[in-house]
Amino acid sequence: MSLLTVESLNKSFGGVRAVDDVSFELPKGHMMALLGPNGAGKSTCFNMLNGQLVPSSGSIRMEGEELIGKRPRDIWRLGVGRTFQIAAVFNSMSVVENVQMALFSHQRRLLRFFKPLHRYDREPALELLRLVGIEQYADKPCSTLAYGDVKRVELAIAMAHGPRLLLMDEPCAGMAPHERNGLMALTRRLVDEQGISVLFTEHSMDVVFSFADSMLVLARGKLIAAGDGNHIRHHPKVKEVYFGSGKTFEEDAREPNTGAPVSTEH
Ligand SMILES: Nc1ncnc2c1ncn2[C@@H]1O[C@H](COP(=O)(O)OP(=O)(O)OP(=O)(O)O)[C@@H](O)[C@H]1O
Repeated sequence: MSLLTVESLNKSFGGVRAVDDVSFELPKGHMMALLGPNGAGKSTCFNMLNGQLVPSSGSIRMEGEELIGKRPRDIWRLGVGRTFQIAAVFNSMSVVENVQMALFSHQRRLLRFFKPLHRYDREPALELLRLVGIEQYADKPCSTLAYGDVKRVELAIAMAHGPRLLLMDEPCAGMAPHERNGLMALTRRLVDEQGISVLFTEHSMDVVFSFADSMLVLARGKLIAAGDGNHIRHHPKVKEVYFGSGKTFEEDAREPNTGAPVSTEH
C-alpha cells in the first residue's frame, strides 16, 4: 500500500489554476522529487499536503486516512513533517536543546517549573544528533554553526516528531555543492534505514537525479510527467518546459574536484 495517495487535487486562486487535477502515489521508504519551473504549483501542492492550504477539490490520503479538512497541527501529529527553504531553528539555544525542545513538544508534555529544559530528553536528543552526524556540536549555540550543519539540526528536529512523510522545501537552497550532497546523502540514508518517505522540491537537478527514486514534473499546475530519472530526462514535455532555462539534467552528483561519489560522512 502507498503511504500517500493524492487524487484529482485542485487549487485555484481566482482565475489561476495553481494545481490542476494532480494525482500521484508515494510509496513507503521512497524519495520523490516534485519539480517544475517557477510558478508551476510546487509550493501550493506542499501547502495542501500539510494542511496550510485547503484544496478546491480532490483527495489526499495517508495510508487510507483523508487529510483534507484536518488542521495542520493534526496532520503534523499524523506524521507529516516539513523542513523549510530557510532552516527554522532557535539560534540562541544550543543544538541539543533545539532537539530536546522538539522531543518535548512531540510528547505534548508540560515543562515543570523547577526542572530546566536541558534535563529533559538529553540522551534521545543526542541519539538524533548522532543520526544526522553532528553530535559533536551538541552544546554549541545554533547561531555558531555552518549553514549545512544548521540544516542537519533542522532534520534532527523533524525526525524528533517521528515523521512517516517528510516534506522538504528546497532543502539545498543556499548551500555549497559539497554541503548539499552531504545533506541529501544523509536524507537518502534516513529514507533507507528509517523507512520514512520524502517528497522534496529542488531546483538543483544534479541533486535530484542523484538521490530521488522518482520525480513528478509540474508545469502551470498540471502534472506533465512522472517516473524515474531516465524517464524524466528524456521526456519530451519536460525538455520543452525546461528548454532555455539552463538546466542540465546531469547524470549524477559527484564531489567537486575529486570526482568521487558523494558520501554521508560529515
Ligand atoms: N496565495 C496566492 N494567491 C494568488 N495566486 C497564488 C497564490 N499562491 C500561488 N499563486 C499562484 O499560483 C501559481 C503556482 O504558484 P506556486 O508558488 O505554487 O509555484 P511554485 O512551483 O512553488 O513556484 P516557485 O518555484 O517559484 O516557488 C502561480 O501562478 C502563483 O502566482
